[in-house]
Order: sequence, then C-alpha cells, then structure tokens
Amino acid sequence: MIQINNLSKSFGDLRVLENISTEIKKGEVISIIGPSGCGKSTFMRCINLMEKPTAGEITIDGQNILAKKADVCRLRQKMGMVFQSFNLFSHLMIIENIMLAPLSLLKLPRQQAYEEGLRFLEMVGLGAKAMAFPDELSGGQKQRAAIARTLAMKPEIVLLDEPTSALDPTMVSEVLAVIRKLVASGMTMMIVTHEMKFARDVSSRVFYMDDKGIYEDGTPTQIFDAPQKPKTRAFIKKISSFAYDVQGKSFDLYELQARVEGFLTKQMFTERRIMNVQLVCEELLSGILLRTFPDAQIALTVEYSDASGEVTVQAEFEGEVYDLKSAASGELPLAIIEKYAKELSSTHREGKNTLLVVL
Ligand SMILES: Nc1ncnc2c1ncn2[C@@H]1O[C@H](COP(=O)(O)OP(=O)(O)OP(=O)(O)O)[C@@H](O)[C@H]1O
Repeated sequence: MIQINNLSKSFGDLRVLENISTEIKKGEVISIIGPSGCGKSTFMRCINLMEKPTAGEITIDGQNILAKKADVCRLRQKMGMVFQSFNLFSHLMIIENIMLAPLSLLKLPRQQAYEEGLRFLEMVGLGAKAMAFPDELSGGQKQRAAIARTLAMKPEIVLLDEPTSALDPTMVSEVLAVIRKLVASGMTMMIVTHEMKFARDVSSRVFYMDDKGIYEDGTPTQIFDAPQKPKTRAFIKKISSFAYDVQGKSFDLYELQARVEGFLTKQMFTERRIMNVQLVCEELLSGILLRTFPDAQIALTVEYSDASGEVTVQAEFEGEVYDLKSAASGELPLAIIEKYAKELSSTHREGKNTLLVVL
C-alpha cells in the first residue's frame, strides 16, 4: 500500500531521518515508539507530506507522491491525520467541523455530509454532541471528534501522532477505546505513541525508531518481550522500570508513592494493584529497612514485566549480609509483604544486599 525508499529528512544541518526504507501493507496497525526527539513525528509527517522529505521516495498505491506532477491533494485524502492537539475550529459546531472537508474536498451534498458526519460522531460516542461547540467538550471528547472528522474523509490509512499525549490522564482511555474500535474495523493505521501497553495490545507491527531510522521492526512480542538489538533492549528496560534513591529515613515517601502510581498507571494497572505495590514499598522501606538502618542509602527499583504480568520491587543497599525473612520474621510489615508477594529473596554480593519482592 505504501512503499518508502531511502527517505531522509534534515532541518538545516540537523539530520533527523536517514535512508529509511520500509513497506506498509493494507490492514497493518503499526505503532512507532522510541526515545523523545528521535524523529517519530517527523517520519509520520513526511509520509503525509506535511514535511517535505529531503530525499527518497514514497509510493502510495503505485504513485510516487514526491514526483513533481503528483496530485498531492488527492493523495493526501487517502491519509487521514489525527494530531496531538485536536485542531478543531472553535467557531464551528462539531458537526460543521466534521462536514467541512467532505463538503469542500469530496464535494458531497450538504445533507449527505451531515448524515455521514452524524454516523461517524455516533461511532465515536458523540452523537449527542453534534451541535456543541468545541469549547463545550472535554479534551477526550475533542479528540474523539477529531477522529470522527478524519474518518469522514474515508481515508485508506489513518496516521495518529501521539493522539493521547495532550490529554488529562483520566481521558486517555476513552480515546484509546475509540482507536481500538478502529483497529477492530480493519483500518490501516500508524500510531506514534508513548502508551506502550496500548501499542503492544493493538499493533500488528512495531517500529522502534533510533539512530535516525527504523532501528528495529518486529511484532509487538519481539519488540517488547525479546528485542534483538541493544538500543531496543535498553529502551524497553528503561520504560518498564523506574528507579528511586532513598536517602535515609527522612526520604519523601509521598513523592515515591506518587511516582509508583504514575508509573503503574501508564502500565494500565488497577487502583487496587497500585495500592498493593505502594504498600509493599512502604512496608519494606519504612516498616523494615529504615527502622533497622535509619541512614541507609537504598536504591529502589520497581519493574514491570508485561509478558509475565509481574511487578518486581528491588531494594539495594550496602552493608553486612542481611536476610529479610529471618531479620523481620514475626513482624507485621513482613507479614503484609508476604501477603502480596509471590516470591521474596535476599542476596548479598560484593558488600551489597539485594532484596527482591515479586508481586
Ligand atoms: N520544524 C522543525 N524545525 C527544526 N527542527 C525540527 C522541526 N521539527 C522537528 N525538529 C527536530 O527534529 C528532531 C525530531 O523531532 P520529532 O518531533 O520528529 O521527534 P519525536 O521522536 O516525535 O519526539 P517526541 O517523542 O518528543 O515527540 C528533534 O530534534 C526536533 O527538535
């Protein structure tokens, strides 16, 4: 459907994309992930010609869209784009926003554009908001309206550039639910996203971008569970864990708990499970370790494995051999930890204790 050959893009002296070649087939749902600033949005914007590539070829249904004579307007209609920032016209009602392009570009009769627009609004759960103005909608509703507007042009592929990153966390799931519905309808899609769990669940293919290109291209299982290349491995490890340095007993427990919550919310954990992990961290640190070693410098890591669904809380600190089970035996904090832990271990190597609690 889309063939990309040796695509490069520079902004002045800054070379962002270098010689990218790939093919996107009909029905594929491709998530693009990678570190901030690696060129994910630029790549997507080049495909839609919102950025002019510096070199290379993009062929859609056999037509090179970079050729001088290409009918860019018509080719662009084949690709619907959903942006981070909705881009709805605030002086127009939602239905008018949706009808705008079908009327002017597809030349649909007004009544037909209206009826189809309503149908797409109903599909995204906003049938009742057709006559509302954008300011009367929440962020999540605005983004769903923007998706309906894109669909109204009946594109062959939908490109979504970080569609949830401008949203309040409480509104992310309603937009992701609508995107899931599109995926289920068989739509060809490309999504730049920081929602890793979502990328893993909905994609048929994942591009990990780094080093100015598609550094690794694979199924979600390959990229998230068994990445083949070192930078992909490092990135996946980094996004599936977070580290916190605990500096003695006056450390900021509330900050730590907020970080735990933020991290696990991204992994789409339920409130209940988040509270369990927070409780284990609190009992391990304040209930046990810092009561015994008030000045200890503890490196805490919370890691989530999507493959096993397990969370590992790891506490590392220097000192004599310390065995958690025997040291805290019979105490309430350990009993609480054991209630939630599937596995509990203590090891000592080169003067450092490592305690692991797997939940
Ligand atoms: N219009 C522009 N002019 C100059 N530099 C730009 C322009 N657009 C992007 N860049 C630069 O190109 C690089 C890639 O940006 P891009 O937005 O594509 O990255 P990204 O991977 O999507 O990042 P993020 O995940 O943070 O959104 C960055 O260094 C950015 O500063």
